[in-house]
Amino acid sequence: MENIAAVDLVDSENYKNASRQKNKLDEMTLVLFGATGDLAQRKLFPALYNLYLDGKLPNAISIIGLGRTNYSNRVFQMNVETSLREFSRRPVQPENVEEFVSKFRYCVLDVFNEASYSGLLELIQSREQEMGIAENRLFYLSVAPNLVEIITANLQASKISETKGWKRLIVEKPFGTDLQTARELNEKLSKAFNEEEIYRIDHYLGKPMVQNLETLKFANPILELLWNHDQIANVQITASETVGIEKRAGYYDQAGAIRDMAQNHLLQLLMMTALDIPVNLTAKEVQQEKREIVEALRPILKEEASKHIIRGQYTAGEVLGKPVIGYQEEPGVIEESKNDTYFAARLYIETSAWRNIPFYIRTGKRLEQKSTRIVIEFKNKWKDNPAFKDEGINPNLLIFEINPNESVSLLVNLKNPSTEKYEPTNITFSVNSNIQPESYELLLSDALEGDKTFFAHWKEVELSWAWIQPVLEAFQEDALPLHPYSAGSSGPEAADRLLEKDGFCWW
Ligand SMILES: NC(=O)C1=CN([C@@H]2O[C@H](COP(=O)(O)OP(=O)(O)OC[C@H]3O[C@@H](n4cnc5c(N)ncnc54)[C@H](OP(=O)(O)O)[C@@H]3O)[C@@H](O)[C@H]2O)C=CC1
Ligand SMILES: O=C1O[C@H](COP(=O)(O)O)[C@@H](O)[C@H](O)[C@H]1O
Repeated sequence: MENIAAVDLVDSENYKNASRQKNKLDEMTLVLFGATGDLAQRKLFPALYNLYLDGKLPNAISIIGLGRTNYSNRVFQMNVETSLREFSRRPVQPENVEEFVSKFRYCVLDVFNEASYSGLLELIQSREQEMGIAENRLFYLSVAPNLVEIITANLQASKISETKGWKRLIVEKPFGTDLQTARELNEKLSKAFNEEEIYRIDHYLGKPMVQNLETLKFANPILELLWNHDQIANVQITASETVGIEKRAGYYDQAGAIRDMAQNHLLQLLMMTALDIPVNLTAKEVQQEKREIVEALRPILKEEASKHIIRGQYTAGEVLGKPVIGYQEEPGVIEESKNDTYFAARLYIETSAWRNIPFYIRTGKRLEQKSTRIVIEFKNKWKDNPAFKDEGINPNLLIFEINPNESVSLLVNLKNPSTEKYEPTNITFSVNSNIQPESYELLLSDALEGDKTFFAHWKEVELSWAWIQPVLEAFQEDALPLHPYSAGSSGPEAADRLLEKDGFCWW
């Protein structure tokens, strides 16, 4: 396929929908649990720095990092600076990095030690006084999910979460491990924070192209006209990865692709693709529209899961020219593990707009390429027309490349003047990803402003778990085949057959 046009689509500023109200940036304290961890080093500190460079951090912000590791403030600040040098998308600027890291303080705290929270409260208050900032407190829990409950309970018991200003809580995924544990967790969080105050982060919602889906539909009435079952044949959502499980066997061997990617990221992408654009683009209305989509998912019966779901596991192979071991050989994976490293599903949304249009989702580790994309396949009225039988007319496709490249393409059929044959041709608008803010930048910025549009509401999370629960049970009971696929392939052949039965193929 050939690109006949490639232009910069929009700059980062235009990604935010013009009609969404920006809230004022209040002075605040950001309390970061897990400040010595991987996510903080690789994503959160660089995101904060880039927001600072863009003037999107409040002038008066006190950032307090927490962990059990014994750091002084100075060593912690140096670690923050090191992480910027390694991971910031923009180079560190010598003239301002000192000022940036001076906003950080560190407090040694074991989250289970209730008594140590009084030291944290003292530090928060002394910085609030020193910097003259009001009691607005944002708590970011960048820690393993099993610590979330104890932290919120202790924040409440120590009165740290009793503020005269506002309080907000950012919680990382995964939110629970199934429907029941997610409900239990939510109930516990609700004792200290109300729904308005809880920001459930899903970093796929922070990807610029995902945020742009809403804008694309809203700002292009032509697309809105095409966005329904009269015109669309199917929708395909792919999140394929070349990486394996890295050093995360302990977590991944329990979670599998179904919990790690499908329940959250893929279903969120499905909601963002299928939602009706609300009249007002407020967070509340966007979340309501998303909820209506996930609520309308046709339930899958456990007994029928094998008709709609494919699970797979990688065997040894070659990825991007390098030999790699199979899942069973990965350090930390239990013997004869039946864990899924590949997940594909066919879903239906029982609304008037989407009735009987299949949505196919798939994700997997150790596949041939890294690509997150959404493909809308339009109905091909020439498909069964005998006059065009041998002409090879492809269906029109609208393709949103989300990661690592960002582009929107429309696949159209053109006649090659030399061969007189129809050729599929891509009209592509690509975005220069290097100048885009990263997901965590966009999401942190929203949380600082109190904008919840791109965070998951509890109902979305609960309904996603509810849809997936029978499938989890079918997996647990080993009621579905586990298809092996070679590392470096496009996944199990069974996933191709899932679409072939419906007369389609993966794009
Ligand atoms: N890393 C990533 O790319 C991504 C991570 N996430 C999620 O983010 C969260 C954090 O992940 P990640 O940073 O990778 O995890 P790490 O294991 O790298 O870090 C865990 C952090 O928790 C702290 N911690 C652990 N136990 C305690 C305790 N008892 N008291 C106080 N602090 C404690 C550790 O500090 P110390 O050892 O100093 O006590 C460390 O700072 C997880 O929920 C993960 O699922 C989500 C998406 C991507
Ligand atoms: O949340 C997760 O996402 C990553 C993939 O994220 P991406 O931004 O690189 O597409 C995945 O590797 C990881 O297993 C999962 O926990």
